[in-house]
Amino acid sequence: MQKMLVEGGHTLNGKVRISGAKNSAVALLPAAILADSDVTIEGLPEISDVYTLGDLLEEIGGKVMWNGQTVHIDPEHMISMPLPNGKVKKLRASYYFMGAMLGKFKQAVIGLPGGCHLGPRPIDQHIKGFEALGAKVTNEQGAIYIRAEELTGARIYLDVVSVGATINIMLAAVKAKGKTIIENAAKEPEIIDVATLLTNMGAQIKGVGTDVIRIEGVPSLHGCRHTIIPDRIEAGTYAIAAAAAGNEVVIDNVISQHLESLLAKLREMGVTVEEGDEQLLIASKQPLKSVDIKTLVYPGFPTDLQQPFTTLLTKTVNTGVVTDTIYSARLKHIDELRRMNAIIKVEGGSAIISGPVQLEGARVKATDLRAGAALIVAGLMANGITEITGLEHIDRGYEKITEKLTDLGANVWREEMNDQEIEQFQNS
Ligand SMILES: CC(=O)N[C@H]1[C@@H](OP(=O)(O)OP(=O)(O)OC[C@H]2O[C@@H](n3ccc(=O)[nH]c3=O)[C@H](O)[C@@H]2O)O[C@H](CO)[C@@H](O)[C@@H]1O
Ligand SMILES: C=C(OP(=O)(O)O)C(=O)O
Repeated sequence: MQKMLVEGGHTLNGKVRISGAKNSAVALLPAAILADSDVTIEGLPEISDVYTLGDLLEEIGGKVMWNGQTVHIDPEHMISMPLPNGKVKKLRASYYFMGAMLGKFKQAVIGLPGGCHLGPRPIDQHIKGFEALGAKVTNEQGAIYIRAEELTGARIYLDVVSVGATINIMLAAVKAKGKTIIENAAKEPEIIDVATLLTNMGAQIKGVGTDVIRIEGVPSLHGCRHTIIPDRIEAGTYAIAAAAAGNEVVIDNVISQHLESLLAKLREMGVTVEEGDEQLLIASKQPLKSVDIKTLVYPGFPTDLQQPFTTLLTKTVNTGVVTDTIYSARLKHIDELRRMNAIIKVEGGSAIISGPVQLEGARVKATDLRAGAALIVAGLMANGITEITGLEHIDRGYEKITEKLTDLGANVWREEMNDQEIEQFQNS
């Protein structure tokens, strides 16, 4: 087991290249189940969530061949194998096997998904969608059993705007008989990416990127080649790190329109943001002004950037308020930031961050993926050395983060933990 050490006080400069989007990748891989022939996906991020999903595709009989960031998936021998336990528990996105296997085999048995602990992560809207398409869904001892005689298109209104439910219903509906209309659909770029893959496979989908998606079912889908979009959350994390501890940082391979809500807030704080062709320049000036943020569905401020942004607010003049309306309990990073000297009050679901304070290096624990990112940014800003444990969360979503930060001039490295440290970590 490893820990990450971050020595603060090294100014970030230079260029960082962004990887493929985790939150697209985790849906694109299960979507390949729906094809009758080989699917090739290029530009995948080299992160553990991607490899876990690759293993799950193999468990159901898929042939999965990796070549760096490209994967070839041969679905010919896939079967509707139950996946009640094991790797499905490692990540949230295993729930996309429900929609994809239902769409392909008209049945699926999948354990309840894992993923970051952000408070309750219900899947009632996914189930509502599957049922509307004609499936019977039961929960038996922690596994979801989904079966349909036939899938028939339906009109489905989502009671909450959900990325997961929108994608899962699309996966289940692309081969259903007739027309499916998803109303109050989510509009995230990752949904458009998944719809692009499905369309390249022969699906008929209209309206993605709006809140009404129309799908005309087709009898079969074929293989295709697809290149993933860049990861807006990884790009946003580096933009925040650059604002917090950088001089001039160029973020390469980014679609800046996907980050408008973050970029607007950075500009409001006094950070210089220049948008180029697939690049962003972030130049940080001191002192930064505080701002308030409220996370919202796309194109609002992303919940996945809330935690690292909280860290940035520790260095701004005055008080900033962070409210996560998507996952109100996504606040576990705050106790760890407090260990580093941050002054943060939690009141009525909002975090109130007083600044500016000088963060101090400490031993802290990443409790989830973006909490990990928040602590790394804090380490870059802090005096002395910050030791971060819980790296398995960070490795679920950030490709080569130690190397990328080192290339930008940070002093970041990993070390094996000794037995005493492992015991302390396990008991904490
Ligand atoms: C809208 C939004 O910002 N979604 C984010 C959410 O996606 P994720 O797919 O986890 O969450 P959803 O978009 O599905 O859920 C949005 C909201 O709807 C609720 N909900 C969802 C499904 C359901 O069946 N019932 C229900 O009540 C959730 O509890 C949440 O409050 O976390 C991901 C990982 O951090 C992010 O990448 C997504 O951008
Ligand atoms: C919380 C996240 O991931 P997951 O939903 O896969 O747990 C995230 O990407 O920030």
